[in-house]
Amino acid sequence: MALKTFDELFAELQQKAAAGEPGSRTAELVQAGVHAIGKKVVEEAAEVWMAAEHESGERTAEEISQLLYHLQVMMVARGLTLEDVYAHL
Ligand SMILES: N=c1c2ncn([C@@H]3O[C@H](COP(=O)(O)OP(=O)(O)OP(=O)(O)O)[C@@H](O)[C@H]3O)c2ncn1[C@@H]1O[C@H](COP(=O)(O)O)[C@@H](O)[C@H]1O
Repeated sequence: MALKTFDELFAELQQKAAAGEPGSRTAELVQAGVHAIGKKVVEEAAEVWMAAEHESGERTAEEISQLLYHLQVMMVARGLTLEDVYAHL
């Protein structure tokens, strides 16, 4: 399986949102707006917590990937770049 880095995923999401690509989950979420994306971020964060406490490492990693995806969608929706966030790390 070809692995995708955080930066590569972000570039893909920026491009799909800008193009409003039909069938893209990202484009759909960005169009729905920050309120809808925020709800997904909170939901995925809770799923990370529950998986970490009660499920396997593999399930926890899967939930973390979904949280990271939705955080990136929020960044795209707010017009933020990776550099904007890395500046605070
Ligand atoms: N990494 C992800 C990714 N992680 C999570 N998700 C979405 O988040 C959902 C997980 O949330 P849930 O478990 O709550 O699923 P759900 O119940 O179907 O969600 P709701 O419809 O109820 O909100 C998945 O079903 C996906 O729709 C992702 N969607 C897309 N990507 C990647 O993002 C890129 C662009 O994808 P598209 O924009 O769809 O082309 C591609 O490389 C994809 O692999």
